[in-house]
Amino acid sequence: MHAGVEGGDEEIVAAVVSGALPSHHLESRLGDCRRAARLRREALRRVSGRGVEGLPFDGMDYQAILGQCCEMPVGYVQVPVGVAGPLLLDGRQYHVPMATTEGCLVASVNRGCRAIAASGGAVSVLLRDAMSRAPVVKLPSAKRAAELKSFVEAAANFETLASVFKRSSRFGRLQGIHCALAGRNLYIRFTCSTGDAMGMNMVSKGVENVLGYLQNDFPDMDLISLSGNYCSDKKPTAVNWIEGRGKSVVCEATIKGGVVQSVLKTTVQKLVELNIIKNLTGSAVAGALGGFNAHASNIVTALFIATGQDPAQNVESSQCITMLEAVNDGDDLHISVTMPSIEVGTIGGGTCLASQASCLNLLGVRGPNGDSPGANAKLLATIVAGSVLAGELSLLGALAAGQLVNSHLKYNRSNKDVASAAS
Ligand SMILES: CC(C)(COP(=O)([O-])OP(=O)([O-])OC[C@H]1O[C@@H](n2cnc3c(N)ncnc32)[C@H](O)[C@@H]1OP(=O)([O-])[O-])[C@@H](O)C(=O)NCCC(=O)NCCSC(=O)C[C@@](C)(O)CC(=O)[O-]
Ligand SMILES: NC(=O)C1=CN([C@@H]2O[C@H](COP(=O)(O)OP(=O)(O)OC[C@H]3O[C@@H](n4cnc5c(N)ncnc54)[C@H](OP(=O)(O)O)[C@@H]3O)[C@@H](O)[C@H]2O)C=CC1
Repeated sequence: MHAGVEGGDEEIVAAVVSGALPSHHLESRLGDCRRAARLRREALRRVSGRGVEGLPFDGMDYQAILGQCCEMPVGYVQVPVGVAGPLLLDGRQYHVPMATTEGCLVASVNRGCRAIAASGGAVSVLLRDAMSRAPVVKLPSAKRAAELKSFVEAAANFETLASVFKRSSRFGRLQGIHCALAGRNLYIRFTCSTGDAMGMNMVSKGVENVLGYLQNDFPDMDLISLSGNYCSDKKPTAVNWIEGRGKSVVCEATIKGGVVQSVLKTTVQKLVELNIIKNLTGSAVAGALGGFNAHASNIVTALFIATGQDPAQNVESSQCITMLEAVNDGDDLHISVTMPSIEVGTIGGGTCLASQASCLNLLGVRGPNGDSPGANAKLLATIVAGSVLAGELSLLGALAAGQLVNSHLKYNRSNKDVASAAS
């Protein structure tokens, strides 16, 4: 018997190991999520012949993840959380939690925050709030597909479709429908506001309602897939880059020339030239799709993991164009990041877990906003953009000053490794 497995558990572990009891039935069979995870872990050890001692077990609420976050849990992975800031954004200060294993990243964003604060702060504007889902349906002919396109895009039909859409949610509200046609296949891109939720479950339910309704007038409509990839979820696409998905945010700051020198160790002119040649021209040469930035995804992903966002949505959420200009007779630097597809929520998904909720709490955006539904998620999106602005400033500064490699050797490689490589 292995440590941690008591007499009564042995029979259950043996049943899982033999295949008599499917591992994914453990929770419903035992009615105790923690015990189920513990026995699954022991069965895994026996079946695989490998230990997972380094994978922590205690400290996770196995009840909370049931039916919400993860199936067949056996533990969790530790990702350190650092805090950058304060980020001075729209007149308020934020301490930004970042979950990362890339040494140097938090230091870099912290430096960017310092440059922003020393220059009076950053300002953000939320341009749009619209999550999308685009099913694909097939019709008997391209002509018939075009008829359906005209029907769903007709202004006269919008109110009816919007009221059908909202039947399944108190917060999901249809904003628009835009179609693309490929032969007799029609891709119907529904966009909607989703309150404080990121909204993928919500929008998908609303779309199902509408498709059911459309079937009355278009019985020859064949639903191929609720997602036809024109949404586009978790893939880099032009449609998100141009139309936006989730929250579209622009964030800007004017960094004083003196701060560029003292905090970023470079000059306004060098930064502007670097941005043109690297972020704009270099990305064009590379054929980038929304990747006209230095490392937006570094900051987006670290914030997403810390605050319980769907990490796979870092793909489109990181689409960003960074613009730099010399202003005030060339003395100061204007920097902006424009991010059309920041997909975040403060309720739903991993936001319910204690550690992630705690990071949301640090930012003052935990859970639903009772007074103004949607306000917490919108604020979180602006904080993501503000943090990206800080990261862009600092990394561009490091590259312009030739600091990148040295700074990473200092913070991103243990001293032991550096010493052994040098010997
Ligand atoms: C490491 C720094 C910040 C040093 O930068 P520095 O200017 O030498 O540091 P400093 O000691 O003069 O301090 C300046 C400020 O930086 C901050 N700072 C300084 N040190 C720390 C620290 N330990 N922890 C927290 N904050 C720190 C802090 O705000 C400090 O101000 P203070 O508070 O002292 O008045 C700088 O060299 C840097 O930003 N390097 C760039 C690192 C970076 O951005 N890495 C990101 C990942 S690179 C990557 O993954 C993407 C890439 C590169 O492949 C993308 C591409 O293709 O471009
Ligand atoms: N289904 C899919 O295709 C995909 C799903 N996902 C996953 O979907 C999950 C997120 O889905 P999402 O729809 O965001 O979340 P949820 O499915 O958790 O829906 C949010 C819930 O919170 C309720 N709610 C209470 N207060 C608010 C408020 N202020 N604002 C908004 N909702 C509120 C909603 O009520 P009400 O019921 O009235 O709406 C709803 O029940 C994540 O786990 C993600 O990984 C990711 C990609 C694709």
